[in-house]
Amino acid sequence: MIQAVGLAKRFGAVDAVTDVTFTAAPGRVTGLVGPNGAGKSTTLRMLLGLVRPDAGTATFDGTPYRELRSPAGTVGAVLDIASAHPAATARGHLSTVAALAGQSRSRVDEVIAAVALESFAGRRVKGFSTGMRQRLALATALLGRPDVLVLDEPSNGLDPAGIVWLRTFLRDFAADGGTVLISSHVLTDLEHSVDDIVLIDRGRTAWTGTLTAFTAHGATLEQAFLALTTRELIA
Ligand SMILES: Nc1ncnc2c1ncn2[C@@H]1O[C@H](COP(=O)(O)OP(=O)(O)OP(=O)(O)O)[C@@H](O)[C@H]1O
Repeated sequence: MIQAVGLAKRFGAVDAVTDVTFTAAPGRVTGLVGPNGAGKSTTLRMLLGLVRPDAGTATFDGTPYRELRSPAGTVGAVLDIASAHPAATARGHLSTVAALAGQSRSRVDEVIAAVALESFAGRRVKGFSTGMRQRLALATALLGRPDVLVLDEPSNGLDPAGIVWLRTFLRDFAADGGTVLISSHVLTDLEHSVDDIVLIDRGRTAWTGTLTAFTAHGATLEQAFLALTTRELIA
């Protein structure tokens, strides 16, 4: 389980995150939603030990990311899809990362198949579309057989078929007992893929609960989002 308690982070004069508390449970897909600039990416970066919180804790089954015995075997994260060398092929990139992490060559083929990247695997990354880069980034995150996936805006650049594919992939990952935390400001993407919602507004957790409870605040996820963020603004 992912647990964030009282997270806060200030960059100079900007309070990026002031008070974020939530859990993301195994077997469920949790959507981290909120308006632009609400603090979603900063929250994910604190979870992954990339940004040091000014206050609060972020843990995976009670352990901070930086103290995990096997980080790649615990958490697969995609925050940035531009990490592969442009001249490398997808298979070459995955083989390099796998070799550095002491993983077998057969695992490279498994993750290529898992993200349906077979037909692009021999092509150089510099010619990849955003959707192909998303799949490669996800494949890289899966190399260590993590139980937890943390993905920042994973449907960015995916075509409709890619979005349906990703949704099915994440649902299957959770059905196998995995924990999935995805951030997005494209609410319609999440409507069919998440079980739970964590709404962040202006650096604070504004609402947490099931998707069903969330949509009770409006006919659609979008209406519920607007109703809840407006209420926060009024308060
Ligand atoms: N390294 C940084 N230095 C200064 N300010 C930052 C930094 N990172 C984030 N911020 C600021 O913190 C606030 C929250 O940003 P963050 O990227 O976490 O929001 P977000 O919810 O992910 O937004 P979006 O949906 O637009 O991606 C914003 O005002 C942003 O400008």
